Amino acid sequence: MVRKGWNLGSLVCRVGSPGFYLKMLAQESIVSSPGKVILHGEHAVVHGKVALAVGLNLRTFLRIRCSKHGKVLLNLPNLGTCLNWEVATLQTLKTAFPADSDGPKSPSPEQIAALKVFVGIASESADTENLAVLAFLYLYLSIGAKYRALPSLEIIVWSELPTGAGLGSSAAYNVSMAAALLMAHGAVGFPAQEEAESARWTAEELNLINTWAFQGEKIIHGNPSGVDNAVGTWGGALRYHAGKITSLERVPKLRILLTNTKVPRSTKLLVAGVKDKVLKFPNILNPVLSSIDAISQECERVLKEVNQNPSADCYTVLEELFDINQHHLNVLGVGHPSLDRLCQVTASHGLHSKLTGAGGGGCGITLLRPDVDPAVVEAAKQQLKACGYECWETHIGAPGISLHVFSALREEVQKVFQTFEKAEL
Ligand SMILES: Nc1ncnc2c1ncn2[C@@H]1O[C@H](COP(=O)(O)OP(=O)(O)O)[C@@H](O)[C@H]1O
Ligand SMILES: C[C@@](O)(CCOP(=O)(O)O)CC(=O)O
Ligand SMILES: [Mg+2]
Repeated sequence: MVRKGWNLGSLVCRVGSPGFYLKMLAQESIVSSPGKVILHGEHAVVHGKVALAVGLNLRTFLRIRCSKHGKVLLNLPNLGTCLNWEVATLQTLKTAFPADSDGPKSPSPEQIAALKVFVGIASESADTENLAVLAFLYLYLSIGAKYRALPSLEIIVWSELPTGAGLGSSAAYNVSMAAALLMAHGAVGFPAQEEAESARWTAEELNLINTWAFQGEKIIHGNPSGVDNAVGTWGGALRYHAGKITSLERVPKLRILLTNTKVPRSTKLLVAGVKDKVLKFPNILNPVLSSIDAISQECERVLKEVNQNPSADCYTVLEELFDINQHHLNVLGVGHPSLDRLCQVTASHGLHSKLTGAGGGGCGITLLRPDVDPAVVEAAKQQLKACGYECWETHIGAPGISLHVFSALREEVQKVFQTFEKAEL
């Protein structure tokens, strides 16, 4: 049964035998997906090594409305972009996106080229903001080809996450988009529960959402490992290894100081740079990747120990692993003077940090022991802020993709959607 408070976008109730659907299109749906923090394994995970990643309590919210005006509206306030297309014009891309009953497929170079021409992006453009529009069109047209319909929709995406800072904003964007589009087609259900303020999908549906989101990540990252969209879908704390996702059980409530150096960078270019380096110096860099793999595994072991038998020694090991991995990431060429400064500042207060995500700027994480003196954390924060950085404390493990009741959203999020209520078509 669906509670009165739910705003329904595409309500699909499975009734009786499989395949029998009662489909009701009503007003709107709001979904959200978390950002992520990679504790260890960034970049190495692209090369088949283990990564440990956790959901972050900063989220991307997406509102989808099915409409009747025959247009598709995409409003991306974080980028200052608002676009709309006639569905009839989007139909002209059908040659690149023919009806196809198979599951999600990797974007082909021809499809990407067709989308770039359609949007008017120079083929060599490195502007990552445009990639959000390409990823949307790719998902809209591919999911449309699979379910044989191009619906008229209004979509707004707004995020609490800084974009391009290593916290997985691209994955939160792609996961929310995949979930919303699949819901609009009735390919995943509308999991509203009576009396609940938010709801989640079944494991099978989450798999489908994750697989489509991964295709969107391919547009934005070039060659993603899949770890970010896995966290955006499942949330919590995950071990990710060559596509295999395992939930980390009973992870301790680690306290982390997140610092954004605000130095912009592109995940796509950084990932490509590491690949080039590994190809150029395989005997030198493969051992580094293997060492990062060993760090992730050791971290996983110590996290279990912290949970069962917490000791000061465990935290010392976790700190040492941060230090070693930060050096490795510098060797891979994804460091940045802003990140060196972050590590130096925190070290001067006895704290240990590493970059998180693709590096090259963006964010770093600093481990906070449970018994850390609050005055020490405050002093470190002040000094980081004096460098022009932004920092905030967080703890790890946020829920994955969720469906929300509008009235239960934080006031700030409600206001964002209300501001864009009457977006111009
Ligand atoms: N809220 C958002 N609205 C629109 N596009 C977004 C949003 N969040 C992320 N993106 C897309 O993801 C890109 C950033 O992805 P990426 O370089 O992988 O960094 P990260 O995932 O670490 O934030 C942006 O340039 C944009 O294309
Ligand atoms: C560098 C990498 O390991 C993580 C990138 O994360 P982000 O986009 O910087 O948040 C790439 C990947 O896993 O696809
Ligand atoms: Mg990303």
